[in-house]
Amino acid sequence: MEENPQIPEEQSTESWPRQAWAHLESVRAAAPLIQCITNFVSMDLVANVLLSAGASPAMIHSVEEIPEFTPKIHALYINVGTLTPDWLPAMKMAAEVANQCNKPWVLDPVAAGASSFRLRACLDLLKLKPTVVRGNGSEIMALFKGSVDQTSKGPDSTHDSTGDDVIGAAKSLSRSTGSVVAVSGAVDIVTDGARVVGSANGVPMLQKITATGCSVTALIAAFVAVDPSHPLEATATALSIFGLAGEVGMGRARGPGSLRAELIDALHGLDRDTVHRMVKIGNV
Ligand SMILES: Nc1ncnc2c1ncn2[C@@H]1O[C@H](COP(=O)(O)OP(=O)(O)O)[C@@H](O)[C@H]1O
Ligand SMILES: Cc1ncsc1CCOP(=O)(O)O
Ligand SMILES: [Mg+2]
Repeated sequence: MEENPQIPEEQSTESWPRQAWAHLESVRAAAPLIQCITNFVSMDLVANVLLSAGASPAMIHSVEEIPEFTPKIHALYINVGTLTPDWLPAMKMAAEVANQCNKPWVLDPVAAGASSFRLRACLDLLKLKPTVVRGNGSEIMALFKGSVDQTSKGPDSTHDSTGDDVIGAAKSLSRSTGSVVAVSGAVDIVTDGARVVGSANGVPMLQKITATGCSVTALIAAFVAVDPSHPLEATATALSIFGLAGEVGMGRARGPGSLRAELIDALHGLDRDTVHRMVKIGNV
């Protein structure tokens, strides 16, 4: 893949299903290299989701390797799911190197409101200007409020992504950080502080597979890698394509275990006709 693969400017005005297909095709054609500094629970699913979408994942997180490796990547993915103090310097170093090299980077603030250590770490990472932040409703609310969530259920959400409070928090967080902010849920919300779009693809059983949230954030990184000048569009189409793979996979699954495998197969096999017919993205 060349240094900075870009979707041609004119595609940004195409309809959402066409943009979704263009992004997926670009990922398949370009195989962007995605550096993932992610939690232990998610490493396997994140790598397999990226591979089935056509990207190349690399779980490389040591401070000894980042100065040499991060300049070669096409996007960086940072996820704080199993954070300990020894991981934070690598996350910050990788984000700084990505910024210096003009590479997009994406943050997943897993369970941001669960503890003050985790919240502080996420707020510090936000200062390093991620291109996109994707969390569930509770995670985005915790970042917006900047306070620990006394009712936190850890990585799971207790907030609806489409509540006025959550959409307002996402817009405000986007304006204060300069990052595109995405909130996953029954309808995924994506905002750049001015525009708000929603993706209605997905099935509720995705919540019953650990690391589907982590994986869709990694997919956002792959989509942003091939269209770095349109992070809102790339984020919305990544969320929709992942949800659509869940819908197709659900047709063949018997429960969360088989959905996990069917999701990977469906993402790998998605064709243009299915994407054009079934992508559901619109203004909110
Ligand atoms: N009620 C739902 N209906 C359909 N899809 C959903 C629903 N809730 C979550 N999803 C999808 O599941 C995936 C993971 O989202 P979510 O469970 O919110 O993330 P997290 O694991 O970070 O809490 C996303 O693709 C999202 O669109
Ligand atoms: C269960 C768990 N605990 C710490 S990280 C993690 C995985 C969370 O994955 P997701 O946020 O995608 O559900
Ligand atoms: Mg989850």
